[in-house]
Amino acid sequence: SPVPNDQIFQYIDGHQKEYIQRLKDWVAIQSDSSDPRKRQDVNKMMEVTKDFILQLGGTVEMADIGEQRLANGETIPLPPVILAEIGNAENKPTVCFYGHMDVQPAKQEDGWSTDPYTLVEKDGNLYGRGASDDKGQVLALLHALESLINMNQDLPVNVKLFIEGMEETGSDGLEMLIENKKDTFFSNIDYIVVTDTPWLSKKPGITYGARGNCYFSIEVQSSKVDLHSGGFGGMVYEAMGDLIYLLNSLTDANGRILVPGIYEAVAPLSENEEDLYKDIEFDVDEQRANLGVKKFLHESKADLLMHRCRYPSLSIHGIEGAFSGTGTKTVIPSKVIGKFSIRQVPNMEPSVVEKQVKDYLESKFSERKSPNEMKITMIIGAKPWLTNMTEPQYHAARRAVTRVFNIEADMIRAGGTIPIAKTLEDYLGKSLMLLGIGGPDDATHGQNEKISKYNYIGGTKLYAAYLQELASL
Ligand SMILES: C[C@H](N)C(=O)N[C@@H](Cc1c[nH]cn1)C(=O)O
Ligand SMILES: [Zn+2]
Ligand SMILES: [Zn+2]
Repeated sequence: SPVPNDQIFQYIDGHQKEYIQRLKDWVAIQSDSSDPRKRQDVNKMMEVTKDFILQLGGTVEMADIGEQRLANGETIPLPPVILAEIGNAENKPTVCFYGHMDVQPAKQEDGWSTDPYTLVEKDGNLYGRGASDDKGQVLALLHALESLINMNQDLPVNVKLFIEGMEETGSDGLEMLIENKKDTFFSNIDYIVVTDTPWLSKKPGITYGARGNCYFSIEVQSSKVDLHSGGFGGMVYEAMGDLIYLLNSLTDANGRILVPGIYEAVAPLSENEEDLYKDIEFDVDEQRANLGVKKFLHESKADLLMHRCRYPSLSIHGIEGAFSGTGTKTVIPSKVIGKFSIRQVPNMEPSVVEKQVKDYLESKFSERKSPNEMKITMIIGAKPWLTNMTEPQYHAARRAVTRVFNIEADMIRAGGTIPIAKTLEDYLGKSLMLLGIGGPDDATHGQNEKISKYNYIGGTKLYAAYLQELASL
């Protein structure tokens, strides 16, 4: 019989200090998957996670997923993936949770108020890289499991944990692992839950869709080495000019993507679909003020939310090789690499997007008649995912939200990407849900990432309640 709410919630409240200390220890490990020099830290993070699962009584396999090919042609080992199990009773359903232990890059000089890898508690928030995305969310789940185990000695459902270290760079190697293990580790799974997504407001959100992401680089090279702009400005076709011209031809001033055909596959708005967005808690003016943005690209709440999650968007992320420091360096960079990505939605296909983007940029470049070398690469091609929010586990999650927060959850779609979501659902043929506990203002991927204690501790209760609700479906 389930442990009563008040007992389990009291247990969780009573262990907050310990939960925060563990998050502090985990944030201190610089598991940035995009920096090959930090691969040992990602590996260490996977080991530490494994140790905690073993402590909970789980069994853990550290699955080898091969090597990563770097842009310079070298290869390095990918971090192992955790495939763990806690309980395997025949009379109980099995839920497989997915999360990741890698983080986006962070340096204090990017504008953080404190060291990104030192968890700092301030005004009810816990600041640090990965505090929300995704160490805090995975830890909330593991602490929920711990609380149930310690109160009851037995979990209400069988639990599998599928935790990787390369999500932030597109989940390299994961599809092959699922294919190889679909008749072993990934068999006998009834539900799949991703613990890696934010809510849209203070109100808990249950997520039934996520955008995909096609991530591109454009490399332009004009000379062997960087040049003095006094000595060579006026003599050479500059790589940076070509690149900026190409990047600027990707969207118009209102964010509309100019790549021909890109909107053709976007699923048309279904009848009454717009109504789904009207009741979601999302204060446009408050968001604008919090972000320090003068004006959004769309006026109404429904339009804004739809452009955030059910229409594609294109963002330019940066330029490698460009002068970006303080001061007035007078240089002509020899080689620059622009990075941009297109968040895509059903029914867009990454391979089609890749061709459309390459054809368009190649034609733009040839119009410019530059003699420079130009190369476009699609580095990540992650698919969008959308599911039926009336699947039984969604009911369990809704009931769990009401139990913990005494409120009805918002049913939402994510603007971000879980690269493996669509693959997991397709291979396993089981219902998938994103039950995240991040806050709307957690600044994931940005400066001063944080999770609020309200979300971290409330989220721990939410996972505990969800596990219990799942058992009673
Ligand atoms: C939503 C999740 N926490 C996340 O941040 N995912 C990344 C995955 C990704 C996509 N392209 C590269 N990485 C994201 O949405 O940016
Ligand atoms: Zn994440
Ligand atoms: Zn992320």
